[in-house]
Amino acid sequence: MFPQGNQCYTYEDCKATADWLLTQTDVRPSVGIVCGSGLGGLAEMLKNQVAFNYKDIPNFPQSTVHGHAGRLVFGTLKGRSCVCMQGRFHLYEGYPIQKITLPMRIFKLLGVDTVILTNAAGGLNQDFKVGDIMIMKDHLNMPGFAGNNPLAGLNDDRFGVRFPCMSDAYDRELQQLAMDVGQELGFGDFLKEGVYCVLGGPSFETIAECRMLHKLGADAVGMSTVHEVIVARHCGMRVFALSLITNQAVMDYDSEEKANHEEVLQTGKQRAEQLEQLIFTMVARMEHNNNDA
Ligand SMILES: O=P(O)(O)O[C@H]1O[C@H](CO)[C@@H](O)[C@H]1O
Ligand code: HPA
Repeated sequence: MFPQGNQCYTYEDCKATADWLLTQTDVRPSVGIVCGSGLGGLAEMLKNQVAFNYKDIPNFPQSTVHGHAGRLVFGTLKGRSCVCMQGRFHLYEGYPIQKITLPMRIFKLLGVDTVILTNAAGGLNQDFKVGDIMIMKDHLNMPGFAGNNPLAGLNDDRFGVRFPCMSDAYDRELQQLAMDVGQELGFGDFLKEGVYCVLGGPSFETIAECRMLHKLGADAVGMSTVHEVIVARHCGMRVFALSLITNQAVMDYDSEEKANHEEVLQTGKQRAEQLEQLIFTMVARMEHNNNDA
């Protein structure tokens, strides 16, 4: 049903997958959550779970990265219906960019109005420490500069406009809510805000690249999230995103540090509980959106 290669999946293709899911569960989610590397425990917060392995969902891609379980979990969080991706897709897995962002359009067609994305990221900002949680206020889309944008190709107006605005990509009210909730929970010491830069990966950055990204205004670097944000905003969903700073990006030729995925997963484990608490409390307090931004 879905064309392969660098083509957009049609509205009808996305609807077929959404409709299949809607026949399998009574949950009608208004909040969609994406778990970053090592942060899949977020999905375990959901009550009354109905879960699907990605391999059983028609046309869904498969997770290939350690720390991304590959399950779509429906359930409720503080009485609010949610759907949670326990594992996301990345460019470096070899999928076309339209395929890694397909779940955002399926979220939209399931009725989701607010998307919460999480990721593991390397800290470029010298004031950040490993274990800090960074509220994303903006992004730098490096693959996009090279023409690799998930919205490239024919535009279907049923999803959104040809030229969507991105200066308001990250919902300011939700950022404020996160700050307020974080302060209340006593997370003030490790709750930060900043700009996330996406690269293609899978190789980690060189020292020169980290220095350049920092000079360009990035506070954290990773290999995900931004493509999903673009597609989610295109179809009018409200977006909130968090980076867990799992490692310090290496900026100094004298440093003995080496970025590695094991450290990323380890830091995820250590901070998982607070991250879950933050999101759990935010969801409980969120106002509904009209799924029509
Ligand atoms: O962005 P998430 O999915 O959290 O994963 C991050 O962790 C992996 C590197 O350790 C990369 O995939 C990077 O993007
Ligand atoms: O240092 C990093 N660079 C890119 N992606 C990452 N994901 C976690 N840490 C990093």
